Amino acid sequence: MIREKWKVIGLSHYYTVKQLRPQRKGTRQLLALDRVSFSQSYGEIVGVIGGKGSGKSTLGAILLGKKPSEGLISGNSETGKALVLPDHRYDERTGESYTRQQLTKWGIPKKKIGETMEQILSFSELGGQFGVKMKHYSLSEKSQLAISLLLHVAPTVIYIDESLLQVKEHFYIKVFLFLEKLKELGSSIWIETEQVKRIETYCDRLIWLEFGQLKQHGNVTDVLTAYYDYYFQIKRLSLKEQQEFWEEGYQGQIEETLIEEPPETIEQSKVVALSQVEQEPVLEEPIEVEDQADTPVSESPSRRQRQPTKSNYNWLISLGLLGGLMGLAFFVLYPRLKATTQPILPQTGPVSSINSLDSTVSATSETLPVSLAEELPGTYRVKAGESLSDIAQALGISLADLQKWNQLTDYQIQPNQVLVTVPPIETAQEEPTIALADFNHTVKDGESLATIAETYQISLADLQAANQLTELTIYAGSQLSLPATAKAPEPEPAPVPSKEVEPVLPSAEHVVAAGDTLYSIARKYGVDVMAIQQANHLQTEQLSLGQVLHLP
Ligand SMILES: Nc1ncnc2c1ncn2[C@@H]1O[C@H](COP(=O)(O)OP(=O)(O)OP(=O)(O)O)[C@@H](O)[C@H]1O
Repeated sequence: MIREKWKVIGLSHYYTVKQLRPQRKGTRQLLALDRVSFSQSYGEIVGVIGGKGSGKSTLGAILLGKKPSEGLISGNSETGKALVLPDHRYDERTGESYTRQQLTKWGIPKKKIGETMEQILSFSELGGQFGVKMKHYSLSEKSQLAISLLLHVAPTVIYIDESLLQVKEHFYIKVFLFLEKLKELGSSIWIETEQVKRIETYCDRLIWLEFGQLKQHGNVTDVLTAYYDYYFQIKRLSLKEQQEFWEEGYQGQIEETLIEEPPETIEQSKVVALSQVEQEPVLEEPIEVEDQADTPVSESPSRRQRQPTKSNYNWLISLGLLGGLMGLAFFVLYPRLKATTQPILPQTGPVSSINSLDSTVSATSETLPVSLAEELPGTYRVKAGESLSDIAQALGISLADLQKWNQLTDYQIQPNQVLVTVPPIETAQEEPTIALADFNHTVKDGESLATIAETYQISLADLQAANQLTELTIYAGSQLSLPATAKAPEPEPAPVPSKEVEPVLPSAEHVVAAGDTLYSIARKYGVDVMAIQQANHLQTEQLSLGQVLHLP
């Protein structure tokens, strides 16, 4: 069975920002996310990286259920939760009372609250501080409480922002060991940071945003190589050029609509809808936008037309071309994705209607957002005066098919309605083949070419040929292409909630090899970092090559 995936297609999100010159009539919108598309397996830790204001938190909020301005998303966000530090409103509450209140609010059954609180207290290491008012808490104590609370309600989606960086190192490692357990149970974990170094070892994948656009999504090494290269290039510019670069990028996210007269235009009604989106509580701080602006609007090109102008930025054009190719790939893949993706309309439908883990819903004529449908192949927007049979005839498809693909029970259609004009793709359940997007495999610890070939029911030689491998050595984390004959792996057994992580390789001792860290060793043997430290009387996390560690 194919592992369930998040499917994010053409996600855009606008914020209406202040018009700093009041004499200007019209709206100013900031494109915080610009047609972001990717797919991502459940049960992985994904690092969300990018510069300030690149759209990380906005993406996080949408993954947890915030309604995007445009685009499609399906994911297991029904019990999604973000790491939120208790703010000053809770100053007079003790950590204990706050914890109880949050657990109740999150629907933890009354009879489980006592036990969960015990676990949270023990994990948070707050000790007697738990009963003290939170106005006396340090930032790291608040963070320890908040993260302990979050982990012990085991949401299916966890979004962690930079607040996690407030905790002490040993606690940080402990959090990731716990996240590994939640991952095993299928939780999707998204961790946002601008400090990539701190999280890279823990992530299965990275998603990199800049100026609201998806720069890259994929395995950690690939994304980091491109990321460091990008920042290295920027650092080589003079300070003035760097400022210009960031400013130009930011201005490219601004879209202004100037209004001469105030007639009721479509653009205006869109603005009303978007400003309603603003009022959702997830990201509520309105920002003041610097208007550099004696520049007329026409000189501030919209993001979609923006091109870097300086020769120093030529390398960006190459990245742009790469982005274009990815966009093309998206349109090729879209018809397949469409069959298992439920779209979200900006104006209608609660976000909680996003697909749950196991539901698959076809895009229908009623639910496909018009803005996206206009751009997508395989759809048709009904014009005034057209009948269903006119359209079927014009498109060369049968009336019955058109009805079936759009789940229409009669021939009634409306102007502007968007019809699906291609047959739905069979879902993974019906036909256990591998989706196009899945024709690669990320090598996990302990896997060999032979076991991978067996998993996908292909020959070792075919797997080697598909990857131009002349030898059998492979490394955990690297990506292998799968030949077209690969079959979907057998369904994984449903995860059984267990209190402890199963040890991977039980052994009494471990000889430190190149690249080993306390964390990686602890993870490998399913033991605690601190337990290893204690068993070996280690004061620090320093290890030396060849050192023999006793395993607790
Ligand atoms: N409620 C809002 N109203 C207006 N603009 C907003 C709002 N929230 C975010 N923005 C803007 O949208 C853009 C993306 O913001 P977002 O917080 O998603 O980015 P980020 O990558 O998480 O940034 P940071 O790392 O600085 O938190 C930024 O330019 C930000 O100023």
